[in-house]
Amino acid sequence: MFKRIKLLIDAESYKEIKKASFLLIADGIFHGFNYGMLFFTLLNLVNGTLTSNKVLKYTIIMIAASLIRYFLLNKGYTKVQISGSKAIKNLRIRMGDYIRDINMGFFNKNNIGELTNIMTNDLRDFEQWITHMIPTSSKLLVLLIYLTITIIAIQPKLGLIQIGIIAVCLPLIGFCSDAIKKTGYMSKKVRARMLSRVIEYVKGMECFKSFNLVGESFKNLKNSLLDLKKESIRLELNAAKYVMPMTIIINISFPIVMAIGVNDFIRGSIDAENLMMFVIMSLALTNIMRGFIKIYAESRYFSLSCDKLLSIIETPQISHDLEKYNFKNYDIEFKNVDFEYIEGKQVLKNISFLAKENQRTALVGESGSGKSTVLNLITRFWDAGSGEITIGGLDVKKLYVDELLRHISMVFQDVYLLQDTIYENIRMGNENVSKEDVVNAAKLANCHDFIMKLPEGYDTVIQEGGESLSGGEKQRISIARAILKDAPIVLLDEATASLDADNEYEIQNAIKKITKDKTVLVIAHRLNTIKDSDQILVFEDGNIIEGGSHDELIVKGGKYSGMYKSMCEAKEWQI
Ligand SMILES: Nc1ncnc2c1ncn2[C@@H]1O[C@H](COP(=O)(O)OP(=O)(O)OP(=O)(O)O)[C@@H](O)[C@H]1O
Repeated sequence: MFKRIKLLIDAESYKEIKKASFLLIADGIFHGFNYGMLFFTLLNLVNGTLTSNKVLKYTIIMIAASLIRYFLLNKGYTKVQISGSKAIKNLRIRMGDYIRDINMGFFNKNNIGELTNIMTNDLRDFEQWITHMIPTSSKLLVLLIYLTITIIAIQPKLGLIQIGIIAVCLPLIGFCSDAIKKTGYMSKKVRARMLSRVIEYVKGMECFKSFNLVGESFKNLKNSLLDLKKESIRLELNAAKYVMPMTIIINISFPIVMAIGVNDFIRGSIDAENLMMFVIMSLALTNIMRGFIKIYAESRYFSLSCDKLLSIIETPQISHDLEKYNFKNYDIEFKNVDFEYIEGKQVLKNISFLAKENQRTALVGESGSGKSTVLNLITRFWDAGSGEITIGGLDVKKLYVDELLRHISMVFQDVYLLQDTIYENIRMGNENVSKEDVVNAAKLANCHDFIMKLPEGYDTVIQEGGESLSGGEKQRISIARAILKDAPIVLLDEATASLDADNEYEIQNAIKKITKDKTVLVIAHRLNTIKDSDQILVFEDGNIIEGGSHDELIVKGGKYSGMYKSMCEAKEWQI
Protein backbone atom coordinates (compact mmCIF):
# COMPACT_ATOMS: atom_id res chain seq x y z
CA MET A 1 0.00 0.00 0.00
CA PHE A 2 2.71 2.47 1.04
CA LYS A 3 4.67 1.51 -2.08
CA ARG A 4 1.76 2.63 -4.27
CA ILE A 5 1.30 5.87 -2.33
CA LYS A 6 5.04 6.53 -2.61
CA LEU A 7 4.75 6.37 -6.40
CA LEU A 8 2.08 9.06 -6.41
CA ILE A 9 3.11 11.62 -3.87
CA ASP A 10 6.28 13.67 -3.55
CA ALA A 11 8.98 12.46 -1.15
CA GLU A 12 8.61 15.35 1.27
CA SER A 13 4.84 15.01 1.65
CA TYR A 14 5.21 11.24 1.96
CA LYS A 15 7.66 11.71 4.83
CA GLU A 16 5.33 14.21 6.50
CA ILE A 17 2.28 11.93 6.13
CA LYS A 18 4.27 9.04 7.55
CA LYS A 19 5.31 11.18 10.52
CA ALA A 20 1.70 12.30 11.02
CA SER A 21 0.53 8.67 10.89
CA PHE A 22 2.99 7.79 13.66
CA LEU A 23 1.58 10.64 15.76
CA LEU A 24 -1.94 9.31 15.20
CA ILE A 25 -0.81 5.78 16.03
CA ALA A 26 0.70 7.16 19.26
CA ASP A 27 -2.70 8.77 19.89
CA GLY A 28 -4.20 5.29 19.56
CA ILE A 29 -1.76 3.98 22.18
CA PHE A 30 -2.69 6.76 24.64
CA HIS A 31 -6.35 6.12 23.89
CA GLY A 32 -5.71 2.62 25.27
CA PHE A 33 -4.75 4.23 28.61
CA ASN A 34 -8.41 4.96 29.31
CA TYR A 35 -9.21 1.26 29.04
CA GLY A 36 -6.21 0.50 31.25
CA MET A 37 -7.32 2.89 33.96
CA LEU A 38 -10.90 1.62 33.79
CA PHE A 39 -9.49 -1.87 34.12
CA PHE A 40 -7.53 -1.02 37.30
CA THR A 41 -10.36 0.97 38.83
CA LEU A 42 -12.78 -1.93 38.45
CA LEU A 43 -10.17 -4.43 39.59
CA ASN A 44 -9.62 -2.48 42.79
CA LEU A 45 -13.35 -1.96 43.21
CA VAL A 46 -14.03 -5.70 43.00
CA ASN A 47 -11.07 -6.48 45.27
CA GLY A 48 -12.24 -3.87 47.74
CA THR A 49 -8.87 -2.14 47.51
CA LEU A 50 -10.00 1.05 45.78
CA THR A 51 -8.91 4.10 47.71
CA SER A 52 -9.42 7.80 46.96
CA ASN A 53 -5.65 8.06 46.38
CA LYS A 54 -5.85 5.40 43.72
CA VAL A 55 -8.88 7.07 42.10
CA LEU A 56 -6.93 10.36 42.08
CA LYS A 57 -3.89 8.62 40.56
CA TYR A 58 -5.97 6.98 37.81
CA THR A 59 -7.78 10.23 37.13
CA ILE A 60 -4.50 12.14 36.84
CA ILE A 61 -3.14 9.48 34.46
CA MET A 62 -6.29 9.69 32.32
CA ILE A 63 -6.20 13.51 32.25
CA ALA A 64 -2.48 13.42 31.34
CA ALA A 65 -3.18 10.83 28.62
CA SER A 66 -6.01 13.01 27.31
CA LEU A 67 -3.73 16.07 27.21
CA ILE A 68 -1.03 14.10 25.42
CA ARG A 69 -3.71 12.77 23.07
CA TYR A 70 -4.90 16.30 22.41
CA PHE A 71 -1.34 17.31 21.49
CA LEU A 72 -0.77 14.20 19.32
CA LEU A 73 -4.15 14.40 17.64
CA ASN A 74 -3.90 18.11 17.03
CA LYS A 75 -0.39 17.87 15.62
CA GLY A 76 -0.95 14.61 13.74
CA TYR A 77 -4.31 15.61 12.29
CA THR A 78 -3.13 19.09 11.25
CA LYS A 79 0.04 17.62 9.77
CA VAL A 80 -1.78 14.94 7.82
CA GLN A 81 -4.29 17.48 6.45
CA ILE A 82 -1.65 20.03 5.46
CA SER A 83 0.76 17.51 3.95
CA GLY A 84 -2.14 15.63 2.32
CA SER A 85 -3.42 18.80 0.64
CA LYS A 86 0.12 19.72 -0.38
CA ALA A 87 0.70 16.23 -1.77
CA ILE A 88 -2.54 16.42 -3.78
CA LYS A 89 -1.71 19.90 -5.09
CA ASN A 90 1.71 18.62 -6.21
CA LEU A 91 0.13 15.49 -7.66
CA ARG A 92 -2.38 17.60 -9.64
CA ILE A 93 0.46 19.66 -11.11
CA ARG A 94 2.49 16.52 -11.78
CA MET A 95 -0.44 14.83 -13.49
CA GLY A 96 -1.01 17.92 -15.63
CA ASP A 97 2.68 17.94 -16.62
CA TYR A 98 2.60 14.19 -17.13
CA ILE A 99 -0.41 14.23 -19.41
CA ARG A 100 1.25 16.94 -21.48
CA ASP A 101 4.12 14.57 -22.23
CA ILE A 102 2.00 11.55 -23.08
CA ASN A 103 1.58 10.51 -26.67
CA MET A 104 -1.74 11.66 -28.17
CA GLY A 105 -2.68 7.99 -28.59
CA PHE A 106 -3.44 8.04 -24.87
CA PHE A 107 -6.27 10.53 -25.46
CA ASN A 108 -7.65 8.33 -28.22
CA LYS A 109 -7.92 5.41 -25.79
CA ASN A 110 -9.13 7.39 -22.75
CA ASN A 111 -12.28 9.40 -23.28
CA ILE A 112 -12.70 12.85 -21.83
CA GLY A 113 -15.14 11.64 -19.16
CA GLU A 114 -12.65 9.06 -17.88
CA LEU A 115 -9.88 11.66 -17.70
CA THR A 116 -12.13 14.23 -16.01
CA ASN A 117 -13.18 11.60 -13.50
CA ILE A 118 -9.57 10.72 -12.71
CA MET A 119 -8.45 14.34 -12.47
CA THR A 120 -11.35 15.35 -10.20
CA ASN A 121 -13.12 12.51 -8.35
CA ASP A 122 -10.23 10.05 -8.13
CA LEU A 123 -7.82 12.73 -6.98
CA ARG A 124 -10.36 13.81 -4.32
CA ASP A 125 -10.92 10.18 -3.21
CA PHE A 126 -7.19 9.61 -3.05
CA GLU A 127 -6.86 12.70 -0.86
CA GLN A 128 -9.62 11.37 1.37
CA TRP A 129 -7.81 8.05 1.55
CA ILE A 130 -4.46 9.41 2.62
CA THR A 131 -5.77 12.13 4.93
CA HIS A 132 -8.62 10.27 6.66
CA MET A 133 -8.75 6.56 5.96
CA ILE A 134 -5.12 5.62 6.47
CA PRO A 135 -4.61 7.53 9.76
CA THR A 136 -7.95 6.36 11.20
CA SER A 137 -7.47 2.74 10.22
CA SER A 138 -3.86 2.79 11.56
CA LYS A 139 -5.13 4.11 14.90
CA LEU A 140 -7.92 1.52 15.06
CA LEU A 141 -5.42 -1.20 14.17
CA VAL A 142 -3.22 -0.17 17.12
CA LEU A 143 -6.19 -0.32 19.47
CA LEU A 144 -7.17 -3.69 18.06
CA ILE A 145 -3.70 -5.15 18.67
CA TYR A 146 -3.63 -3.62 22.15
CA LEU A 147 -7.03 -4.98 23.16
CA THR A 148 -6.37 -8.39 21.60
CA ILE A 149 -3.15 -8.80 23.59
CA THR A 150 -4.92 -7.58 26.73
CA ILE A 151 -7.87 -9.98 26.55
CA ILE A 152 -5.53 -12.92 25.85
CA ALA A 153 -3.30 -11.84 28.74
CA ILE A 154 -6.30 -11.56 31.14
CA GLN A 155 -8.03 -14.76 30.12
CA PRO A 156 -6.12 -16.80 27.50
CA LYS A 157 -8.92 -19.30 26.97
CA LEU A 158 -11.74 -16.76 26.58
CA GLY A 159 -9.50 -14.38 24.64
CA LEU A 160 -8.52 -17.05 22.13
CA ILE A 161 -12.15 -18.18 21.76
CA GLN A 162 -13.25 -14.62 20.95
CA ILE A 163 -10.36 -14.10 18.51
CA GLY A 164 -11.16 -17.50 16.96
CA ILE A 165 -14.79 -16.45 16.37
CA ILE A 166 -13.75 -13.08 14.93
CA ALA A 167 -11.17 -14.87 12.72
CA VAL A 168 -14.12 -16.37 10.81
CA CYS A 169 -14.37 -12.86 9.31
CA LEU A 170 -10.93 -13.16 7.70
CA PRO A 171 -12.06 -14.86 4.48
CA LEU A 172 -15.03 -12.49 4.41
CA ILE A 173 -12.61 -9.53 4.53
CA GLY A 174 -10.91 -10.97 1.42
CA PHE A 175 -14.24 -11.47 -0.39
CA CYS A 176 -15.41 -8.01 0.66
CA SER A 177 -12.21 -6.48 -0.73
CA ASP A 178 -12.65 -8.33 -4.07
CA ALA A 179 -16.33 -7.37 -4.32
CA ILE A 180 -15.65 -3.70 -3.60
CA LYS A 181 -12.81 -3.74 -6.12
CA LYS A 182 -15.02 -5.24 -8.82
CA THR A 183 -18.12 -3.13 -8.27
CA GLY A 184 -15.99 -0.08 -7.42
CA TYR A 185 -14.27 -0.24 -10.82
CA MET A 186 -17.62 -0.64 -12.52
CA SER A 187 -19.09 2.32 -10.67
CA LYS A 188 -16.05 4.44 -11.63
CA LYS A 189 -16.48 3.39 -15.26
CA VAL A 190 -20.17 4.32 -15.22
CA ARG A 191 -19.36 7.64 -13.53
CA ALA A 192 -16.80 8.40 -16.28
CA ARG A 193 -19.41 7.54 -18.93
CA MET A 194 -21.92 9.82 -17.22
CA LEU A 195 -19.37 12.68 -17.21
CA SER A 196 -18.76 12.14 -20.94
CA ARG A 197 -22.48 12.36 -21.53
CA VAL A 198 -22.77 15.58 -19.52
CA ILE A 199 -19.89 17.12 -21.49
CA GLU A 200 -21.41 15.92 -24.76
CA TYR A 201 -24.83 17.26 -23.77
CA VAL A 202 -23.52 20.72 -22.88
CA LYS A 203 -21.00 21.05 -25.73
CA GLY A 204 -23.27 19.61 -28.39
CA MET A 205 -26.40 21.55 -27.37
CA GLU A 206 -26.24 23.78 -30.47
CA CYS A 207 -26.01 20.78 -32.79
CA PHE A 208 -28.69 18.81 -30.91
CA LYS A 209 -31.04 21.79 -31.09
CA SER A 210 -30.49 22.28 -34.82
CA PHE A 211 -31.31 18.61 -35.46
CA ASN A 212 -34.11 18.57 -32.91
CA LEU A 213 -32.23 15.95 -30.90
CA VAL A 214 -32.18 17.60 -27.48
CA GLY A 215 -34.69 15.07 -26.13
CA GLU A 216 -32.75 12.15 -27.58
CA SER A 217 -29.47 13.42 -26.17
CA PHE A 218 -31.06 14.07 -22.78
CA LYS A 219 -32.37 10.52 -22.87
CA ASN A 220 -28.76 9.28 -23.17
CA LEU A 221 -27.70 11.51 -20.30
CA LYS A 222 -30.65 10.39 -18.19
CA ASN A 223 -29.84 6.73 -18.90
CA SER A 224 -26.25 7.21 -17.83
CA LEU A 225 -27.45 8.94 -14.63
CA LEU A 226 -29.75 5.99 -13.97
CA ASP A 227 -26.85 3.58 -14.63
CA LEU A 228 -24.77 5.50 -12.12
CA LYS A 229 -27.54 5.32 -9.53
CA LYS A 230 -27.83 1.55 -10.14
CA GLU A 231 -24.08 1.03 -9.83
CA SER A 232 -23.82 3.15 -6.67
CA ILE A 233 -26.58 1.08 -5.03
CA ARG A 234 -24.92 -2.14 -6.24
CA LEU A 235 -21.63 -0.99 -4.71
CA GLU A 236 -23.27 -0.23 -1.36
CA LEU A 237 -25.23 -3.51 -1.33
CA ASN A 238 -22.20 -5.54 -2.35
CA ALA A 239 -20.16 -4.06 0.47
CA ALA A 240 -23.06 -4.50 2.90
CA LYS A 241 -23.33 -8.17 1.85
CA TYR A 242 -20.01 -8.80 3.57
CA VAL A 243 -19.87 -6.01 6.17
CA MET A 244 -23.21 -7.06 7.73
CA PRO A 245 -22.29 -10.73 8.41
CA MET A 246 -18.88 -9.62 9.69
CA THR A 247 -20.58 -7.19 12.09
CA ILE A 248 -22.95 -9.94 13.24
CA ILE A 249 -20.05 -12.39 13.81
CA ILE A 250 -18.17 -9.73 15.80
CA ASN A 251 -21.30 -8.92 17.80
CA ILE A 252 -22.12 -12.51 18.68
CA SER A 253 -18.52 -13.22 19.71
CA PHE A 254 -19.21 -11.21 22.87
CA PRO A 255 -22.29 -13.02 24.28
CA ILE A 256 -20.63 -16.37 23.45
CA VAL A 257 -17.46 -15.64 25.46
CA MET A 258 -19.57 -13.99 28.13
CA ALA A 259 -21.66 -17.20 28.52
CA ILE A 260 -18.51 -19.37 28.64
CA GLY A 261 -16.93 -16.94 31.15
CA VAL A 262 -19.99 -16.96 33.46
CA ASN A 263 -20.11 -20.76 33.24
CA ASP A 264 -16.39 -20.90 34.22
CA PHE A 265 -17.13 -18.52 37.09
CA ILE A 266 -19.97 -20.73 38.36
CA ARG A 267 -17.69 -23.75 38.15
CA GLY A 268 -15.02 -21.76 40.02
CA SER A 269 -12.33 -21.85 37.35
CA ILE A 270 -12.31 -18.05 36.98
CA ASP A 271 -12.69 -15.40 39.68
CA ALA A 272 -15.03 -12.40 39.58
CA GLU A 273 -12.24 -9.80 39.00
CA ASN A 274 -10.83 -11.63 36.00
CA LEU A 275 -14.26 -12.12 34.50
CA MET A 276 -15.17 -8.47 34.92
CA MET A 277 -11.89 -7.24 33.46
CA PHE A 278 -12.25 -9.58 30.56
CA VAL A 279 -15.84 -8.49 29.89
CA ILE A 280 -14.84 -4.80 29.77
CA MET A 281 -11.91 -5.35 27.42
CA SER A 282 -13.83 -7.80 25.26
CA LEU A 283 -16.67 -5.31 24.85
CA ALA A 284 -14.19 -2.59 23.89
CA LEU A 285 -12.58 -4.94 21.36
CA THR A 286 -15.99 -5.68 19.83
CA ASN A 287 -16.72 -1.95 19.38
CA ILE A 288 -13.32 -1.15 17.88
CA MET A 289 -13.48 -4.17 15.56
CA ARG A 290 -16.85 -3.03 14.18
CA GLY A 291 -15.44 0.44 13.45
CA PHE A 292 -12.37 -1.08 11.84
CA ILE A 293 -14.39 -3.26 9.45
CA LYS A 294 -16.45 -0.25 8.30
CA ILE A 295 -13.37 1.91 7.75
CA TYR A 296 -11.62 -0.99 6.00
CA ALA A 297 -14.48 -1.44 3.53
CA GLU A 298 -14.57 2.30 2.78
CA SER A 299 -10.83 2.51 2.39
CA ARG A 300 -10.88 -0.38 -0.13
CA TYR A 301 -13.12 1.75 -2.34
CA PHE A 302 -11.00 4.86 -1.96
CA SER A 303 -7.82 2.88 -2.67
CA LEU A 304 -9.17 2.16 -6.20
CA SER A 305 -8.50 5.80 -7.01
CA CYS A 306 -4.85 5.10 -6.31
CA ASP A 307 -4.89 2.49 -9.12
CA LYS A 308 -6.64 4.91 -11.48
CA LEU A 309 -4.07 7.63 -10.83
CA LEU A 310 -1.23 5.11 -11.21
CA SER A 311 -2.68 4.02 -14.55
CA ILE A 312 -1.94 7.53 -15.82
CA ILE A 313 1.46 7.93 -14.19
CA GLU A 314 2.50 4.53 -15.54
CA THR A 315 1.55 5.39 -19.14
CA PRO A 316 4.84 5.68 -21.03
CA GLN A 317 5.75 9.27 -21.75
CA ILE A 318 7.15 10.56 -25.00
CA SER A 319 10.83 9.70 -24.71
CA HIS A 320 13.72 12.04 -25.50
CA ASP A 321 17.53 12.10 -25.25
CA LEU A 322 18.16 15.82 -25.53
CA GLU A 323 16.68 18.62 -23.44
CA LYS A 324 18.08 21.33 -25.71
CA TYR A 325 19.55 21.42 -29.19
CA ASN A 326 20.95 24.04 -31.52
CA PHE A 327 19.61 23.22 -34.95
CA LYS A 328 22.10 23.59 -37.79
CA ASN A 329 19.27 24.51 -40.09
CA TYR A 330 15.51 24.04 -40.22
CA ASP A 331 15.18 21.66 -43.15
CA ILE A 332 12.47 19.10 -42.37
CA GLU A 333 12.95 15.67 -43.88
CA PHE A 334 10.67 12.61 -43.85
CA LYS A 335 12.56 9.37 -44.61
CA ASN A 336 10.40 6.33 -45.36
CA VAL A 337 7.85 7.19 -42.69
CA ASP A 338 5.01 4.78 -41.89
CA PHE A 339 2.30 5.64 -39.41
CA GLU A 340 -0.98 4.29 -38.06
CA TYR A 341 -3.26 5.78 -35.39
CA ILE A 342 -5.05 2.49 -34.92
CA GLU A 343 -3.22 -0.82 -35.24
CA GLY A 344 -3.60 -2.27 -38.70
CA LYS A 345 -4.93 0.93 -40.31
CA GLN A 346 -1.95 2.52 -42.04
CA VAL A 347 -2.39 6.25 -42.57
CA LEU A 348 1.05 7.19 -43.95
CA LYS A 349 2.80 4.69 -46.23
CA ASN A 350 6.54 4.99 -46.66
CA ILE A 351 6.49 8.77 -47.04
CA SER A 352 9.70 10.59 -48.00
CA PHE A 353 10.18 14.29 -48.77
CA LEU A 354 12.38 17.25 -47.95
CA ALA A 355 10.87 20.60 -46.92
CA LYS A 356 13.72 23.06 -47.22
CA GLU A 357 14.49 25.98 -44.97
CA ASN A 358 13.24 29.36 -46.27
CA GLN A 359 10.86 27.53 -48.56
CA ARG A 360 7.15 26.92 -48.58
CA THR A 361 5.99 23.33 -49.01
CA ALA A 362 2.30 22.83 -49.66
CA LEU A 363 0.45 19.60 -48.91
CA VAL A 364 -2.63 18.99 -51.02
CA GLY A 365 -4.93 16.03 -51.51
CA GLU A 366 -8.31 14.67 -50.71
CA SER A 367 -9.77 14.70 -47.23
CA GLY A 368 -8.34 11.87 -45.12
CA SER A 369 -5.27 11.40 -47.35
CA GLY A 370 -2.88 12.07 -44.44
CA LYS A 371 -1.88 15.76 -44.71
CA SER A 372 -2.67 16.76 -41.12
CA THR A 373 -0.99 13.58 -39.92
CA VAL A 374 2.30 14.83 -41.43
CA LEU A 375 2.06 17.96 -39.24
CA ASN A 376 1.10 15.84 -36.20
CA LEU A 377 4.30 13.85 -36.61
CA ILE A 378 6.57 16.91 -37.00
CA THR A 379 5.23 18.33 -33.72
CA ARG A 380 5.49 14.91 -32.02
CA PHE A 381 1.81 14.98 -31.11
CA TRP A 382 2.27 11.44 -32.30
CA ASP A 383 5.48 9.54 -33.04
CA ALA A 384 6.10 7.88 -36.39
CA GLY A 385 5.94 4.08 -36.47
CA SER A 386 8.94 3.39 -38.70
CA GLY A 387 11.24 5.64 -40.68
CA GLU A 388 12.70 8.92 -39.50
CA ILE A 389 11.65 12.57 -39.36
CA THR A 390 14.53 15.01 -39.02
CA ILE A 391 14.84 18.73 -38.49
CA GLY A 392 18.29 20.07 -39.39
CA GLY A 393 19.48 16.45 -39.47
CA LEU A 394 18.27 15.64 -35.92
CA ASP A 395 15.67 12.89 -35.44
CA VAL A 396 12.72 14.67 -33.76
CA LYS A 397 12.24 11.65 -31.48
CA LYS A 398 15.52 12.56 -29.76
CA LEU A 399 14.38 16.01 -28.71
CA TYR A 400 12.29 17.02 -25.70
CA VAL A 401 8.84 17.95 -27.03
CA ASP A 402 8.67 21.37 -25.31
CA GLU A 403 12.05 22.31 -26.81
CA LEU A 404 10.95 21.08 -30.24
CA LEU A 405 7.71 23.09 -30.07
CA ARG A 406 9.66 26.22 -29.14
CA HIS A 407 10.84 26.22 -32.75
CA ILE A 408 7.42 25.71 -34.31
CA SER A 409 4.45 28.06 -34.84
CA MET A 410 1.14 26.43 -35.62
CA VAL A 411 -2.13 27.62 -37.04
CA PHE A 412 -4.41 24.61 -37.07
CA GLN A 413 -8.01 23.99 -38.14
CA ASP A 414 -9.35 23.74 -34.62
CA VAL A 415 -8.35 26.86 -32.74
CA TYR A 416 -8.65 26.52 -29.00
CA LEU A 417 -8.73 29.73 -27.02
CA LEU A 418 -8.27 29.92 -23.27
CA GLN A 419 -10.82 31.45 -20.93
CA ASP A 420 -8.71 34.56 -20.54
CA THR A 421 -8.32 38.01 -22.08
CA ILE A 422 -7.68 38.45 -25.80
CA TYR A 423 -4.31 39.94 -24.83
CA GLU A 424 -3.27 36.80 -22.91
CA ASN A 425 -4.63 34.57 -25.66
CA ILE A 426 -2.36 36.24 -28.20
CA ARG A 427 0.59 36.45 -25.82
CA MET A 428 0.16 32.79 -24.78
CA GLY A 429 2.60 32.93 -21.87
CA ASN A 430 5.30 34.66 -23.92
CA GLU A 431 6.90 36.81 -21.19
CA ASN A 432 9.24 38.64 -23.53
CA VAL A 433 6.67 40.61 -25.47
CA SER A 434 5.22 44.05 -24.82
CA LYS A 435 1.63 45.20 -25.25
CA GLU A 436 2.79 47.00 -28.39
CA ASP A 437 4.12 43.72 -29.84
CA VAL A 438 0.73 42.07 -29.17
CA VAL A 439 -1.14 44.92 -30.87
CA ASN A 440 1.24 44.88 -33.84
CA ALA A 441 0.78 41.11 -34.24
CA ALA A 442 -3.00 41.57 -34.04
CA LYS A 443 -2.85 44.31 -36.70
CA LEU A 444 -0.79 42.07 -38.99
CA ALA A 445 -3.26 39.21 -38.48
CA ASN A 446 -6.12 41.59 -39.28
CA CYS A 447 -7.82 41.17 -35.93
CA HIS A 448 -7.05 44.53 -34.30
CA ASP A 449 -10.23 46.16 -35.63
CA PHE A 450 -12.65 43.54 -34.35
CA ILE A 451 -10.81 43.40 -31.01
CA MET A 452 -11.22 47.18 -30.60
CA LYS A 453 -14.96 46.82 -31.19
CA LEU A 454 -15.25 44.41 -28.21
CA PRO A 455 -16.46 45.99 -24.94
CA GLU A 456 -13.06 45.92 -23.26
CA GLY A 457 -10.78 45.66 -26.29
CA TYR A 458 -7.73 43.52 -25.59
CA ASP A 459 -8.88 43.02 -21.99
CA THR A 460 -12.11 41.31 -23.06
CA VAL A 461 -12.30 37.84 -21.53
CA ILE A 462 -13.05 35.14 -24.08
CA GLN A 463 -15.33 32.29 -23.08
CA GLU A 464 -13.80 28.84 -22.66
CA GLY A 465 -12.78 27.40 -26.05
CA GLY A 466 -13.42 30.77 -27.70
CA GLU A 467 -17.16 30.10 -27.97
CA SER A 468 -17.95 33.84 -27.99
CA LEU A 469 -15.98 34.44 -31.23
CA SER A 470 -16.64 33.49 -34.83
CA GLY A 471 -14.51 30.83 -36.55
CA GLY A 472 -12.70 33.49 -38.61
CA GLU A 473 -12.02 35.65 -35.54
CA LYS A 474 -10.60 32.69 -33.65
CA GLN A 475 -8.40 31.80 -36.56
CA ARG A 476 -7.08 35.34 -36.87
CA ILE A 477 -6.20 35.34 -33.18
CA SER A 478 -4.28 32.12 -33.65
CA ILE A 479 -2.45 33.72 -36.59
CA ALA A 480 -1.55 36.67 -34.33
CA ARG A 481 -0.15 34.15 -31.83
CA ALA A 482 2.01 32.63 -34.54
CA ILE A 483 3.20 36.06 -35.72
CA LEU A 484 4.21 36.91 -32.16
CA LYS A 485 6.00 33.62 -31.58
CA ASP A 486 8.09 34.18 -34.71
CA ALA A 487 9.37 30.57 -34.75
CA PRO A 488 11.64 29.34 -37.58
CA ILE A 489 9.16 26.61 -38.58
CA VAL A 490 5.57 27.50 -39.45
CA LEU A 491 2.84 24.88 -39.84
CA LEU A 492 -0.44 26.04 -41.29
CA ASP A 493 -3.43 23.75 -41.54
CA GLU A 494 -6.40 25.25 -43.35
CA ALA A 495 -5.33 28.61 -42.02
CA THR A 496 -7.86 30.52 -44.06
CA ALA A 497 -10.70 28.02 -44.05
CA SER A 498 -13.09 30.13 -41.96
CA LEU A 499 -12.45 33.49 -43.62
CA ASP A 500 -14.42 35.42 -46.18
CA ALA A 501 -12.77 36.51 -49.44
CA ASP A 502 -11.70 40.01 -48.23
CA ASN A 503 -10.33 38.67 -44.99
CA GLU A 504 -8.57 35.85 -46.76
CA TYR A 505 -6.69 38.29 -48.97
CA GLU A 506 -5.54 40.30 -45.93
CA ILE A 507 -4.59 37.19 -44.03
CA GLN A 508 -2.69 35.71 -46.94
CA ASN A 509 -0.60 38.89 -47.00
CA ALA A 510 0.04 38.63 -43.26
CA ILE A 511 0.94 34.96 -43.59
CA LYS A 512 3.38 35.82 -46.37
CA LYS A 513 5.10 38.23 -43.95
CA ILE A 514 5.35 35.76 -41.08
CA THR A 515 6.42 32.88 -43.26
CA LYS A 516 9.24 34.85 -44.89
CA ASP A 517 12.60 33.13 -44.32
CA LYS A 518 10.95 30.21 -42.50
CA THR A 519 10.42 26.54 -43.18
CA VAL A 520 6.74 26.58 -44.04
CA LEU A 521 4.43 23.60 -44.40
CA VAL A 522 0.95 24.55 -45.44
CA ILE A 523 -2.23 22.59 -45.99
CA ALA A 524 -4.86 24.37 -48.06
CA HIS A 525 -7.73 23.07 -50.09
CA ARG A 526 -7.94 26.26 -52.12
CA LEU A 527 -5.14 25.73 -54.58
CA ASN A 528 -4.90 29.42 -55.51
CA THR A 529 -3.40 30.14 -52.08
CA ILE A 530 -0.48 27.75 -52.53
CA LYS A 531 0.25 28.25 -56.24
CA ASP A 532 3.46 30.13 -55.54
CA SER A 533 4.79 27.49 -53.10
CA ASP A 534 8.32 26.25 -53.75
CA GLN A 535 7.11 22.69 -53.61
CA ILE A 536 3.68 21.09 -53.76
CA LEU A 537 3.21 17.51 -52.49
CA VAL A 538 0.10 15.69 -53.60
CA PHE A 539 -1.26 13.14 -51.11
CA GLU A 540 -3.48 10.21 -51.93
CA ASP A 541 -4.44 7.51 -49.44
CA GLY A 542 -1.31 7.99 -47.32
CA ASN A 543 1.10 8.16 -50.28
CA ILE A 544 2.78 11.11 -51.99
CA ILE A 545 1.86 10.57 -55.60
CA GLU A 546 3.34 13.76 -57.07
CA GLY A 547 5.75 16.50 -56.06
CA GLY A 548 7.09 19.67 -57.69
CA SER A 549 6.31 23.35 -58.30
CA HIS A 550 2.88 24.46 -59.54
CA ASP A 551 4.16 24.89 -63.09
CA GLU A 552 5.95 21.53 -63.08
CA LEU A 553 2.83 19.75 -61.83
CA ILE A 554 0.59 21.49 -64.38
CA VAL A 555 2.97 20.44 -67.18
CA LYS A 556 2.99 16.91 -65.82
CA GLY A 557 -0.77 16.76 -66.27
CA GLY A 558 -1.37 14.44 -63.31
CA LYS A 559 -3.67 14.58 -60.27
CA TYR A 560 -2.70 18.14 -59.27
CA SER A 561 -3.27 19.46 -62.75
CA GLY A 562 -6.72 17.87 -62.74
CA MET A 563 -7.54 19.36 -59.31
CA TYR A 564 -6.38 22.79 -60.47
CA LYS A 565 -8.42 22.62 -63.67
CA SER A 566 -11.52 21.63 -61.70
CA MET A 567 -10.98 24.57 -59.37
CA CYS A 568 -10.64 27.02 -62.28
CA GLU A 569 -13.76 25.63 -63.95
CA ALA A 570 -15.70 25.93 -60.69
CA LYS A 571 -14.59 29.57 -60.42
CA GLU A 572 -15.69 30.35 -63.97
CA TRP A 573 -18.97 28.65 -63.29
CA GLN A 574 -19.42 30.79 -60.17
CA ILE A 575 -18.74 33.97 -62.17
N1 LIG B 1 -6.75 10.71 -33.84
C1 LIG B 1 -7.01 9.84 -34.80
N2 LIG B 1 -7.29 8.56 -34.49
C2 LIG B 1 -7.57 7.67 -35.44
N3 LIG B 1 -7.57 7.93 -36.78
C3 LIG B 1 -7.30 9.18 -37.14
C4 LIG B 1 -7.02 10.20 -36.18
N4 LIG B 1 -6.78 11.36 -36.85
C5 LIG B 1 -6.93 11.07 -38.15
N5 LIG B 1 -7.23 9.78 -38.34
C6 LIG B 1 -7.44 9.09 -39.63
O1 LIG B 1 -6.24 9.21 -40.37
C7 LIG B 1 -6.51 9.42 -41.74
C8 LIG B 1 -5.75 10.67 -42.22
O2 LIG B 1 -6.25 11.79 -41.52
P1 LIG B 1 -5.67 13.25 -41.74
O3 LIG B 1 -6.37 14.14 -40.75
O4 LIG B 1 -4.21 13.21 -41.71
O5 LIG B 1 -6.18 13.57 -43.20
P2 LIG B 1 -6.17 14.96 -43.98
O6 LIG B 1 -5.63 14.66 -45.33
O7 LIG B 1 -5.50 16.01 -43.19
O8 LIG B 1 -7.73 15.23 -44.05
P3 LIG B 1 -8.48 16.67 -44.03
O9 LIG B 1 -8.07 17.37 -45.25
O10 LIG B 1 -9.92 16.28 -44.05
O11 LIG B 1 -8.09 17.34 -42.78
C9 LIG B 1 -8.02 9.54 -41.86
O12 LIG B 1 -8.49 8.28 -42.31
C10 LIG B 1 -8.50 9.81 -40.45
O13 LIG B 1 -9.74 9.22 -40.24
